[in-house]
This record gives sequence, structure tokens and C-alpha cells, in this order.
Amino acid sequence: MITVDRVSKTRSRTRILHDVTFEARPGRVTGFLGPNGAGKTSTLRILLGLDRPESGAALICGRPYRKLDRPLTTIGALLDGSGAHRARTARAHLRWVAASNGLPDSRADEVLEIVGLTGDARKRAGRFSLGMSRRLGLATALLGDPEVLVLDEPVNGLDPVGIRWMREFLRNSAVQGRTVLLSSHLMSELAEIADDVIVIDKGRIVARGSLAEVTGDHRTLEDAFFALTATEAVRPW
Ligand SMILES: Nc1ncnc2c1ncn2[C@@H]1O[C@H](COP(=O)(O)OP(=O)(O)OP(=O)(O)O)[C@@H](O)[C@H]1O
Repeated sequence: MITVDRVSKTRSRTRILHDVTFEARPGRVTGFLGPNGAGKTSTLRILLGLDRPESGAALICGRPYRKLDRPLTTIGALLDGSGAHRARTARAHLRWVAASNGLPDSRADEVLEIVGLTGDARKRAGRFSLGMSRRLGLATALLGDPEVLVLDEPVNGLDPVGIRWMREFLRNSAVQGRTVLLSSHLMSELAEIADDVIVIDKGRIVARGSLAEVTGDHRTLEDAFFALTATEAVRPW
């Protein structure tokens, strides 16, 4: 369970988050949708303890990130990149992160298998393609078998096979009872995968609810989004 309660943040004298409030529940994929610069990454960074809110609270299973004991066992996060040093092999990276959270070495091979990287365990992270790096990042997030997964733009740059794999993986994670929160500016992608949707625009939550509730009477989530944010769709020539 993720609870974000009236989180505000100012950067360079500009308020970038205004009383951001939402929940992401177990067993559901929650899509965090907004245009470039809306405040998605800033919100996720606060949730993951990488930044502090000015006011309000972002809680994971009832606690702020910094109060979690062995955080990897509660929450796994995928931000940009795999987080691995280029010269380290995939397995060495995973063993190093596992050790830092008191997890056994054997977990490294287990998560490599889950993400389909068993055959690349001895390859250096610097030689991984974008799709492989994304899988390695996900493997790292899964080390502690966490009940919450947070992913920032997880399908960005992936090919159709990678997108489908990621979509199925996230759906299965929710079916297993995990809380899955993913950010995206890709509306059609979110409509494919999300049970619940939170829409953020210019640092404010402008809609939240099930996919059907947020889509409302509009034909698609994209149409609903443009109506909610009153953004002029860029017309083709
Ligand atoms: N370090 C910083 N200093 C000043 N402003 C910042 C900083 N980081 C982010 N911002 C501003 O905060 C706002 C929200 O940025 P954020 O990266 O959270 O958006 P986003 O929704 O994740 O966008 P994108 O889809 O492009 O990743 C933007 O206006 C951005 O310019």
C-alpha cells in the first residue's frame, strides 16, 4: 500500500507539487499519468526517500521510506538505468545489493531467472542493451521479494517484445497481490495495463480513480486526459 498525503515541494522558488494526494492499493496496477514536467518523478523521488517533502507525507505500508527496516524487502524501485556499475557483471551487482540488505547470494540467480537474464549473468552491465538494463534494474528491485513495486516510465525505449514482457510482468505482480505503481506519459500504454489511474498536471492531481472512472464518458483515456488538463492536442500538419 502506498499513501501520498498532501505532499508539497518547491524547487528554485517554484512550487512543483501542490498538496499531492493519492493511494495505490495491493493487487492493483496504478498508473501515474502526466505530461513532461508534471511532477511524476519528483513525487516518486519523495516516496523513495531521495528527496524530502516540504509538507505532507509519502508512506509505504504506513511508514516513510527512511523508517523501513531493510527497505528492499518492502519496496522495489525502478528509476532510470539499472543502477549497476558498468564494469560489474549482472550477478556481481545483484549479490552486492543483496548483501547490503542482508539477503542471501542465492537470491541473485533467482531474480536473474525471473527477468529472463540467466544466460547473461556473467556479462558486464556496461555491455547490456537498454532492454537488458531495464530487466537488470527490475531484478534488483525484486531481490527482497517486496510487496510494493514503484517504476518510473518502465517501458520507455523498450521494443515491442520488451513492452509486452514488462506489461505481463507487472500484471502478474499485481495478481500475486503486490502494489504496483508506475509512472508514464504514454496514455495508450497506461490504458493497456492500469487498473487505477492518477492524473497529475502542473504539480496538482487532477483526477484519480479506476481506469473506467477516469476515462468517464470520453472515448479513450487520452481524450479524458486532454479534457482534464485542457491541453490543446498538437494537431498534425
Ligand atoms: N532540481 C530541480 N530544480 C529545479 N526544478 C526542478 C528540479 N527537478 C525538477 N524540477 C521541475 O519540477 C517539475 C516537475 O519535474 P518532474 O521531473 O517531476 O516531472 P515529470 O512529470 O517526471 O516529467 P517527465 O515526464 O518529463 O519525466 C518540472 O517543472 C521541472 O522543471
